[in-house]
Amino acid sequence: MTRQLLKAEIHCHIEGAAPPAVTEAQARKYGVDTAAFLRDGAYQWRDFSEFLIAYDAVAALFRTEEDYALLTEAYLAELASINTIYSEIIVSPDHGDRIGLGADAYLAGICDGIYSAKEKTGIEARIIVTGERHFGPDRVVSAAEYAARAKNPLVTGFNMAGEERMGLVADYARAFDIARDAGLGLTIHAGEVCGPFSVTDALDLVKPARIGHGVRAIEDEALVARLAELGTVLEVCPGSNIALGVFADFDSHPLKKLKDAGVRVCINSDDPPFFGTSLAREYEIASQTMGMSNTEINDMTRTALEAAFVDEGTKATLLKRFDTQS
Ligand SMILES: Nc1ncnc2[nH]cnc12
Ligand SMILES: [Zn+2]
Repeated sequence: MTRQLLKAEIHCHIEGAAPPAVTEAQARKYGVDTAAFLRDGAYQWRDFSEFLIAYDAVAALFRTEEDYALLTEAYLAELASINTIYSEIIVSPDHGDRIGLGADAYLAGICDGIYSAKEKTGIEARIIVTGERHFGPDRVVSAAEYAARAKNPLVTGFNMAGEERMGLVADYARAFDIARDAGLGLTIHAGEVCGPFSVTDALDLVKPARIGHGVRAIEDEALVARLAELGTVLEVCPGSNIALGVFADFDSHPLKKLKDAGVRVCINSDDPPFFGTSLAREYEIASQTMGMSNTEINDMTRTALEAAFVDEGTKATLLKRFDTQS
């Protein structure tokens, strides 16, 4: 039973958090036929490539600053209602650009949503700007430059998501250099669709504090030891991994094995309605299906807070609250 536990999440994509009913309402508002990616109240995709296509189609239905403010506030309110005290939202300025809203208005809407949610529920949240790998190295560099010059106090990290099988990490390394120089925290999707080599490449070329997923590192014992030694945090998203077929079932999911091997791991929902999940469900899966104790689960929440891309003062406040109330 994890309902009462304090929670934190550091890996959720904003468009990936859009409930199907909200997306349907957006489609009606803009006169768009959703049959190709949303039917009978569920997102439609069969594999990772189709998932990315559906994701981009959903993103194209959020078209105004207010659309993004409402989406962000609603997601954070849901997190707050299950005792989540901290959230990092992954956002992609490219998606704002692609629908003609523009990156500034896109980001402003998301910030409005964060401020409203904070005022109403107390939840603390920050933004991780992401480049989408399948949009190509130039766009990922542009996303990093955008994040660097935004000088927005809520933008604290940089990520790369999207089609992991496209190109090499080396093609995208410059984007991470730009983000690092701007003082942003670094995380990168790796070891999700591709094998351990992608995690090794990420460690060698990006030197991130955290890795999105990283779970296929389990295929290489020496790499697991390296992650444990480095203290790299893996933002693990079990429900996403099972839905996308990265592992056959929760019994073969390596979350507990990684943790037991000394790798710093935490629990996240990634794109919850796409994968039939929620942060609440991910915590329940760790507890009920994977048999992890509340102490182990609290360890993972504390890891998420320790690894948060947030100023030291806010981090200390969050950790104090967590340690006193958990
Ligand atoms: N699980 C995932 N992997 C890569 N890119 C994504 N964008 C949204 N969700 C993603
Ligand atoms: Zn992700």
